[in-house]
Amino acid sequence: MDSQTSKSYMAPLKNKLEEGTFIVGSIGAGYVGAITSIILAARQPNLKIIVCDVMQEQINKWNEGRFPFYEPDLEKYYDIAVNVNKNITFTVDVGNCIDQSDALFICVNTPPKVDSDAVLGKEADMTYFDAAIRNISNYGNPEKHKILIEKSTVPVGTYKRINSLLGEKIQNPEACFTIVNMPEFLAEGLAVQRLLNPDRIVIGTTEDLNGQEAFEVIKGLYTNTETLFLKLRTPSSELAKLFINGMLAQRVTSMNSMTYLCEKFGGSIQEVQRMTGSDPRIGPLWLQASPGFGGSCFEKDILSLIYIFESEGQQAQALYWKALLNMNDAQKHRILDMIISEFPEPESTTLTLFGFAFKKNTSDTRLTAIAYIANGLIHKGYHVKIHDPKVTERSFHFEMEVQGFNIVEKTNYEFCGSDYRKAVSGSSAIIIGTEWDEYNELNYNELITLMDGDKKNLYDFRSYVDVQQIQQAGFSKVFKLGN
Ligand SMILES: NC(=O)c1ccc[n+]([C@@H]2O[C@H](COP(=O)([O-])OP(=O)(O)OC[C@H]3O[C@@H](n4cnc5c(N)ncnc54)[C@H](O)[C@@H]3O)[C@@H](O)[C@H]2O)c1
Ligand SMILES: O=c1ccn([C@@H]2O[C@H](COP(=O)(O)OP(=O)(O)O[C@H]3O[C@H](CO)[C@@H](O)[C@H](O)[C@H]3O)[C@@H](O)[C@H]2O)c(=O)[nH]1
Repeated sequence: MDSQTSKSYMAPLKNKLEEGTFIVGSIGAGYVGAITSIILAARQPNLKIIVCDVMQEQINKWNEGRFPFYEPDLEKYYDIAVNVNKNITFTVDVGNCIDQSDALFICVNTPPKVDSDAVLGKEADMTYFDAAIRNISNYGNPEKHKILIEKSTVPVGTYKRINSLLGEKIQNPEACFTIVNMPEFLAEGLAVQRLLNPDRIVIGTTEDLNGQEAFEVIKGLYTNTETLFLKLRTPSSELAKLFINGMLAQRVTSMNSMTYLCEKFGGSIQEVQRMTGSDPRIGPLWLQASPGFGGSCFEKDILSLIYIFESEGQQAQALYWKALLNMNDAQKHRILDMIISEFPEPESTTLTLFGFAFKKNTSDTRLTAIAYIANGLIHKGYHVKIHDPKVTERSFHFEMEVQGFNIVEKTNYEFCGSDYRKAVSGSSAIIIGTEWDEYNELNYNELITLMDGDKKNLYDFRSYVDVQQIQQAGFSKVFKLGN
């Protein structure tokens, strides 16, 4: 590692921790920045937390308790932090947040670059990240040494990038800032529970004395959290974050690839899952079949990993990870084709999509697999109705546009929000794309009376409903993915 030194800058920060005057700043009040800060503030009354963002609307929402997204149990911890501990503030004054803080979590978005010239992968767009670092470089002061924490998911070598950006303005960046990587593993919908009980907290630092002591200072921010603290070299933790998402996506995709064979040969994907997951070398988690993985992280991070291999001239490895994304697309195509093949008269057929969020217990729609299905059905000419208990119409339209699905001129679809009656009336099929618990608890005897058509089908592309119970309502067919 570069910049190895036997000097430590941590003494004043250790004192502040001991005195209870330590201030943590978060740059970015999105999913990661806001949720991690709220939980930290609720857990550690000894810390003061400042959360800043460039978006006034986002900050207004947090200040007024109008959450910008749905995340189970977040309200309870927001209330503890804001009203009981009173140790968190939300602000658009990014400069003041940087100036005040002793440790800064950088939690800004790092999406795939739109105009990336790579063939297989996509470079992470570091525009927002770099802007945050340039802002931080205005506050370099050796008398007020700060720890900069890469919490955003970033390409390997970002710690060097930060150092050289800081160097544009400051002569001796290492005297003013210690840079560490601290990847975030929260999964949306489970974020609060995962942050209260993390499997591990990983800190990537230099291997010198300052790195070791920075690790101890960061550990000191989590005195009320029992977990394993892992200290790695910075490039290892930067790389492992991307790799872990690739591995998780690979597990899901491997299961999804087996759904066709189970259907064809009379197997059951749940049984394959049970047998596979009971092998201790594999384990049971992240093996649930689905219409394809979505979310803001898996695809983005795999594209970033592919880009890194590609730019290193490692074509075979790039192609290996690219195949995973192709497989995920193949699952979406297969599902769309399956629906279309069963309803040959689109113009006179209404179909209902149950769920648009990329998974249950979140209002987040980023890269949801259902957008592809919705677009395919709308463009084929079906009348498509979309239901989701938490997604807003605005998010639906925004996500369709972001994924490049142009439905602006189309009139053959309706976003129904959480209105079941509107969503199923006149419909020939209910298509479950998101595994919301309530879809498995509905009174299908009632819903079916609102439906119409020669046949009334139900498709469960999350493979989780009780087929026998739903079948009793009188559906012509209840299809469960991988069965
Ligand atoms: N969402 C997740 O579940 C998750 C989990 C782990 C890691 N991550 C990673 O964390 C990072 C953030 O993800 P997210 O989902 O929270 O994104 P997000 O889009 O929800 O939030 C990012 C926020 O940063 C703000 N921002 C951008 N530039 C800024 C600047 N210069 N100064 C201040 N604020 C700025 C934006 O306005 C936005 O509100 C990404 O790198 C992502 O890959 C996300
Ligand atoms: O068994 C499974 C598990 C997940 N999925 C799908 O995979 C996608 C991603 O799910 P999940 O991993 O639960 O959600 P994210 O919030 O995207 O979290 C992932 O990405 C985050 C951002 O990097 C990491 O912090 C988390 O550890 C990592 O799980 C979603 O569409 C899920 O429906 C399945 O189809 N089957």
